[in-house]
Amino acid sequence: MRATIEVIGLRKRFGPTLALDGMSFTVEPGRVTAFVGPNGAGKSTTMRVVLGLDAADEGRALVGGRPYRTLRHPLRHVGALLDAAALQPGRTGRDHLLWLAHSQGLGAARVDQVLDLAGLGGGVARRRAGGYSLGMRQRLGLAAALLGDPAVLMLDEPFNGLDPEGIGWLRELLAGLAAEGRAVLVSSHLLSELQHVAGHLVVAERGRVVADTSVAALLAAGDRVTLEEAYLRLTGRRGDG
Ligand SMILES: Nc1ncnc2c1ncn2[C@@H]1O[C@H](COP(=O)(O)OP(=O)(O)OP(=O)(O)O)[C@@H](O)[C@H]1O
Repeated sequence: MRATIEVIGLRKRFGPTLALDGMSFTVEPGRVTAFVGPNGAGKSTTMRVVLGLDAADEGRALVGGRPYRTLRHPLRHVGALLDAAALQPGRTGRDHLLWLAHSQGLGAARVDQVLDLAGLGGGVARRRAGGYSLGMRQRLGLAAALLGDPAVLMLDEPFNGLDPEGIGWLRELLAGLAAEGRAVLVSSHLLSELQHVAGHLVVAERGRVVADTSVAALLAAGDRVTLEEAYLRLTGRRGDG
């Protein structure tokens, strides 16, 4: 399977709100693609449609060339972090992953591997998830995303709640996953964190893509020294003066 996410002309309406209005872009393997845009731009809705959690009114979303729902063991193809709060509070972190692993035909050894990878080895994973801090929940969500060793990763606000050490760890993890040839889509408002790892930038606004560009090319143009500055100009939130 070629590691890609293809978002093709998605339209999605929630009552009076047009959440997606022709959203189209491709996430290529071997790099981190930052998915940014103001609140309500349609980033989370796009990710939910890719994962089959929301149905689009028009358009298609493909993972490795196939609709998500046709993947037999989806976590082995695409790992996603959408809502780190979506945990059963009474279950331990390790049990949560064991349950997921079982559904995908994976064993306990892989669970312990990803717990270590996510910095949740040892006692933390055997505590009830209801008592986890936001940062711990994010790490557990990342461990879940990595469980099936997927070629495609899709992470919504993965830096949320991480402490400075955790942010550095996640940056390295993302860079390593891209270097292994995976397609990595990361939505975040923390542009300064993305600048260190993103090779490509997709900017969404009002349900559609307004910029789809290499980060190096963007930063090389004019005096745009930071991703945040370039983003603010692209979205017209700051003038050129
Ligand atoms: N289940 C829903 N019911 C009604 N409206 C929704 C629903 N989900 C999303 N929306 C609306 O669709 C639009 C796009 O929302 P979405 O969460 O995709 O944006 P976003 O770019 O992820 O925003 P943020 O950066 O704030 O997370 C918003 O106007 C939002 O209020």
